[in-house]
Amino acid sequence: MAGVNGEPAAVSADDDPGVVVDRVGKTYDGDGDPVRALDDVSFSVQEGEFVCLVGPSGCGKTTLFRVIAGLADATDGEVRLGGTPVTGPTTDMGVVFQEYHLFPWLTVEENVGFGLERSDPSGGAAERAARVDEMLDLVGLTEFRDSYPKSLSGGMKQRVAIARALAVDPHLLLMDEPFGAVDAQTREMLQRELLDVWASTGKTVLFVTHDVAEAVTLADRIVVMAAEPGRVREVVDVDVDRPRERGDPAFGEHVARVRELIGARP
Ligand SMILES: Nc1ncnc2c1ncn2[C@@H]1O[C@H](COP(=O)(O)OP(=O)(O)OP(=O)(O)O)[C@@H](O)[C@H]1O
Repeated sequence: MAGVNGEPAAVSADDDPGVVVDRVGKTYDGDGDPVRALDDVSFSVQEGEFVCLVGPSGCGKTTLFRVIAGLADATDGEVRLGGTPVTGPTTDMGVVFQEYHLFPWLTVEENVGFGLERSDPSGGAAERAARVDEMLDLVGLTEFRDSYPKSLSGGMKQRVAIARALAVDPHLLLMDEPFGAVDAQTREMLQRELLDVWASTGKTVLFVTHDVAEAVTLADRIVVMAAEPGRVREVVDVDVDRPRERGDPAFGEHVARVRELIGARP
């Protein structure tokens, strides 16, 4: 299969405006023995690229996600977004979690607009309203703008979360198992919708999943991690034309390759 890199991408201080994960390590104190959750993790996501991160349980996906999002400190190395080191949560990153994290007391419209006021308090109300309208249209929720989260399906809640993350026009959309809590049919629909959103906005996306078929459906490249300690095993180019069909032999070959990498011994 063509296009598979044997080594993690080399990174340097002059990388492009996307995301650079540069020799990131993380050691937890643990209950006695320290736990090396991440070791020398390096890869980059080019601007406008869609990269998925997969790996076996315990390989450090959640830890790496938290470091990239600025929610946890790395023990070694750093993450740069647009050339600037990430030192804490930033509005330059739109973060979407598996649990929707919507505010139950706010309507769909208010949830989507929530970050706008905080990121640009001086911006005009009319501008903010127009941006919310645009985002609701993007995710197909205009007619549910006055609904509260409790009356929405899981798929709709996740669309609200995506619209909210994109509303502030972040550099990066960072997603942690965002479709893990919905049924298989809704999941495939959300995958298609996310690809449409990605195509129309040109956003850089880093998407963590443990579902290999999902990664092959979505990604330009897949960063495959190995465990103990968490590290990059290989970066796989997904050279399959979009829209991708699961029945396509090339799709199956990529799924098999990534599964083999995840299952392989160190
Ligand atoms: N707060 C913590 N204290 C000590 N060890 C931790 C802590 N959080 C995670 N670890 C350990 O770090 C390693 C990586 O954990 P992490 O949750 O990041 O992996 P993961 O790939 O997200 O796992 P999963 O897919 O099962 O959710 C594991 O060995 C885990 O036990």
